[in-house]
Amino acid sequence: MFRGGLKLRERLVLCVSVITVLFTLLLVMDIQMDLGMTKKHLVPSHGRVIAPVQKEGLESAYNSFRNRLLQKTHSGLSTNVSKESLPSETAPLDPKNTNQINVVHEATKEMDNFEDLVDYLDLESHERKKFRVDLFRVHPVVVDDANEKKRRPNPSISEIKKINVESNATTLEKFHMQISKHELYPEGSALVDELLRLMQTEPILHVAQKTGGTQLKLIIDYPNELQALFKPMRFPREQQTLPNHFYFTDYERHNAEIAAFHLDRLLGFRRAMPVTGRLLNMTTELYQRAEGDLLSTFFVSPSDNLCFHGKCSYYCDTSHAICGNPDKLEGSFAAFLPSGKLAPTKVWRHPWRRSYHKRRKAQWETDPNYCQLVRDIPPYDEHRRLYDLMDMSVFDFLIGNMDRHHYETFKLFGNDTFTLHLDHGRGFGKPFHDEISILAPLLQCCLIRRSTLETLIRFHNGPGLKLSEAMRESMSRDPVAPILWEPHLVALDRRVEIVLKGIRDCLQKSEPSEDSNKIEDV
Ligand SMILES: Nc1ncnc2c1ncn2[C@@H]1O[C@H](COP(=O)(O)OP(=O)(O)OP(=O)(O)O)[C@@H](O)[C@H]1O
Ligand SMILES: [Mn+2]
Repeated sequence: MFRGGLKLRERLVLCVSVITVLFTLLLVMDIQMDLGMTKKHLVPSHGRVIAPVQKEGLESAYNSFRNRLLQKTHSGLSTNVSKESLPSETAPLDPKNTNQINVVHEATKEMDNFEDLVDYLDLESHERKKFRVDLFRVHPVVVDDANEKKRRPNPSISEIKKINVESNATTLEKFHMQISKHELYPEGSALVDELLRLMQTEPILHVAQKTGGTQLKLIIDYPNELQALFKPMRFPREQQTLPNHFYFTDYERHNAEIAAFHLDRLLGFRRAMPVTGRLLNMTTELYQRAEGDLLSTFFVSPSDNLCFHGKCSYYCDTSHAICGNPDKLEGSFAAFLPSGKLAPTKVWRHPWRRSYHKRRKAQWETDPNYCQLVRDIPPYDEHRRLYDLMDMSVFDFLIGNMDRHHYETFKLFGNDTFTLHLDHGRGFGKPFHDEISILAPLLQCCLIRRSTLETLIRFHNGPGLKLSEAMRESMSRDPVAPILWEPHLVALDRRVEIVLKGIRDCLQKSEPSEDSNKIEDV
């Protein structure tokens, strides 16, 4: 009885084991040979869908890119960016719709390495064109600027003006003379470091108010004709844009000017003048160096601190005074642009300018084909200008600057020249809100420079530091570091990802056009 029972149980166990082994074998065979018995649920959700037949050679890179891109087609974020945030696709932007952003944050939790974009950049230009033709896109999304960069002549101000730069020229003079047609300074410029050092340490000889613009700015004179544009600190770093302030009534933040210079340099644009922070002594470095109109606005506050308010159209009154703490004042110092005599600038109205009216909307906010219009108008119809506006849109989106009403270029370089990045005092105001409408130029035109896209991918994927880390490191050398409140640094990384998702979205869609037979070369 006892023995027989045991045997029966052994037999049962043996049977179950054999069945299990057989079933496992069957499963393994199914997965290996793709017999289709297991259906989708056995494929891990993050696993790649590999195309059944892949041609070798040239075609395989193309197929690999296509597969990856198409895999992303139904990603929540991608659809979200295109359907709700892109004016070119459907509804106009709704600044009140914070849902757009929330969904973005939800969907970004899983690490996305943008392998589809990386694959796309690896394609040969004819493969990229083929993909574009398949999608009925007339214009390329990614413009290859590498060859153009190598070929283009890049004369400096001194070359154009035929000025011989003497060895005893001042640092700012030398800097002005080397400004070139395509950038303010070359990568790794020692002159930039020297300018920053001088603005931080040289004695202040004279202080005057700068006219023009809406908020208080001072012109600082140092020895050797060095000049800087000073914006005072008004608030602690953590102060956010007041919810009822329009972008055009928002206070300027001195630290935003400093951070914007570092970001512009890290992104490889080099279109912003060098800016540093510095602590000033209110009495000896401001009050004793001021004259006339500015001097008459100095007063002593009830808590015995020296204050001033200057004269300007916004926030230049006793209730918005700038006071020492107790006698120290922090501010940003931007190296002065060349004089109007040496290199006058031309001021351009930004095509994606906001309405600057409490109720009115700008044309780009309601016209889904606005970019097609801009593309045909000089100077946006040739050379680098439209690409520069795309870079500016990325730059402003990263810093949250909605105040780009105009921009400037140096007249002596003509139209095929870089756009200056000036006036970033209204950036870095809302670290917990990503203002997608700032990306409207990029999302409506579906256009980005290859070099900019590669830089963003590098800051997102590595190798090297994340954008927030690179910014933290770059700004750590500033005398008034830390420059940014941590949530702003977190926002930078989050926004890089949003730009990349926007580009992915662009690569997947066709383009509204009257003449879809005309396909531009990359
Ligand atoms: N580094 C600089 N050196 C010399 N001039 C400068 C510099 N930066 C800006 N400016 C000039 O100063 C003027 C006003 O600067 P900015 O735009 O920063 O002031 P603003 O008060 O913010 O102006 P607005 O309120 O009109 O936006 C601009 O026309 C610009 O040409
Ligand atoms: Mn401004």
